[in-house]
Amino acid sequence: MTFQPVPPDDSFHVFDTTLRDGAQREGINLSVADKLVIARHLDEFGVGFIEGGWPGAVPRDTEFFRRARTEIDFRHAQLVAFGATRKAGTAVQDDAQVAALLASEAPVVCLVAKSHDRHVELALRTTPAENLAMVRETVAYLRAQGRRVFVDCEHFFDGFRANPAYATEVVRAAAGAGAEVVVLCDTNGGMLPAGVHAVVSEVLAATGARLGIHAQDDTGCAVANTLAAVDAGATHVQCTANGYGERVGNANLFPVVAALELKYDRRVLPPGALREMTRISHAIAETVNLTPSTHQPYVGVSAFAHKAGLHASAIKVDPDLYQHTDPALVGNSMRMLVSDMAGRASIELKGRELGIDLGGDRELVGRVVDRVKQAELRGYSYEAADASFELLLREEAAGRPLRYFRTESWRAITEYRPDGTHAIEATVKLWAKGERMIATAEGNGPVHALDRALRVALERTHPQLAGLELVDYKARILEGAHGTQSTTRVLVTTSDGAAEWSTVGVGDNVVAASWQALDDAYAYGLLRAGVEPEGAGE
Ligand SMILES: CC(=O)SCCNC(=O)CCNC(=O)[C@H](O)C(C)(C)COP(=O)(O)OP(=O)(O)OC[C@H]1O[C@@H](n2cnc3c(N)ncnc32)[C@H](O)[C@@H]1OP(=O)(O)O
Ligand SMILES: CC(=O)C(=O)O
Repeated sequence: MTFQPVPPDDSFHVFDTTLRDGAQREGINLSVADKLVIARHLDEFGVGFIEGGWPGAVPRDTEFFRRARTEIDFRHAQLVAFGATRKAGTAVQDDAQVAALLASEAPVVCLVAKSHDRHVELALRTTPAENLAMVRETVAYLRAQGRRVFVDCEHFFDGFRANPAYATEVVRAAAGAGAEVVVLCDTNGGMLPAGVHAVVSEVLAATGARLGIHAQDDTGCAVANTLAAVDAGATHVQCTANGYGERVGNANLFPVVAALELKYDRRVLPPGALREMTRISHAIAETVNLTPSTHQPYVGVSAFAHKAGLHASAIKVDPDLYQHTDPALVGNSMRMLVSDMAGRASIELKGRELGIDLGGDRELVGRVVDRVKQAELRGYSYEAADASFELLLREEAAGRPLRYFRTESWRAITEYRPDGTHAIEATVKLWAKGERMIATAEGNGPVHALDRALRVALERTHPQLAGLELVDYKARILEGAHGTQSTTRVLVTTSDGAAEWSTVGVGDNVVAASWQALDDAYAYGLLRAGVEPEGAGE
């Protein structure tokens, strides 16, 4: 996509620290190439600042800045190098880490500074006065070298509680030396919104400095704390994509910018960028090798998924009745979930989503609702098995069973031998296009063998099935207390290379349940391929 150029409006900063604080999350280990990919996504999204890491401290970050300079043509963002104020008792021009910040050639530097007197004493092992000098001198030096400078006041809120005069003095020292923004950090993440609002208001009134907010999510309030700071006058928000960050994470960039754009009616992104948010969130998740969170506000696949029948009945009249915003505005979409909580409206809307016109037929829709509820009582679950539901719906709409093939029998044999070797084999007998097919195949397990035998049996009459692949398989024991007597639910995901679909089977043994799910998976594959069903009574 192409964005229109951003007007040079510096009045509000969206500052992303995924590549620095996000990378501090347990389980994230970014290569330089990963960082470059993420930086491109963030620039495309239109954040104003991308904190790329700590050059001079982390060799990969030093390398990132070297490569980003030439390999990324930033259209929206300015690159930010993160680092600490000079060491106590060292002249700033002799401090190797400060030199590394300059060597990164990033146009912006974000300095972390101590603002809690106890940290000055215990972590820096220096005096409050020397810490103020470290802040002043480092900011002034970097400004004199032509850098824009932001200062992250670490542990600001805890420091302010312990010694408000000293914490405020650090803000004055930073701003007085030329820091453009002084960022109040809730480093331990223990704050709640009302407290953040009160402190930001007080510091703003006392110093007149331009303030920012950096909130960790240890109370689950990082997004709320960030917005509370904005309410109190902060004009710079530090966030990370998908909320990645040290311990439980940071303020999540996506709900923060969505709130600013959609709820505060404040333009903080280039035109059109918000509609790319879901795609960009998922792309970044893939790059950091974490599954995108299904329940993330705005961008999760469940963010606009509706399950309750009463919700669906109101949504049928107007989606706004059960949605706080239009999902299209953030690049997401509404989905109807079908389950035993569905009512007629859920089924009608799901039909619409699947392109099946139920024509307002109350009786037909009522039959589908009943069938779903009864099946779910027996252990089926359609909310994650859209393809099985679509087959059921089309069958009810057609008023007759829709068969693409008819199974005569199947069996799976697992043979274990005393020498530890084993052989697993399945045989399938079925009818398709009037022909009786018998196929036997081996597999790694009984379901794999059945899947292969079913494909072999069908591939002569239905060569379209050759490209089908079973890509996911989940089995869940329902009512586990009954041990081997319990019911098993199986969900199978199948792909034809262009799309994936999920089907469900339930049985008193796992292989029987798997067979049902496979049977639906192949029937749906044929439906997708445009094959006409053979109809009833073959
Ligand atoms: C809240 C945050 O998330 S801030 C970001 C934190 N990120 C990281 O720590 C990741 C990168 N860190 C590193 O690579 C290393 O920790 C380094 C290179 C920064 C420092 O490594 P080392 O010198 O081996 O020391 P160590 O990791 O134990 O850190 C303690 C040193 O940092 C100094 N320090 C801590 N905070 C600050 C600060 N705000 N300003 C200046 N110095 C600081 C301490 O005084 C101590 O110095 P000393 O060893 O001379 O007494
Ligand atoms: C700077 C930072 O990451 C913090 O204080 O949490």
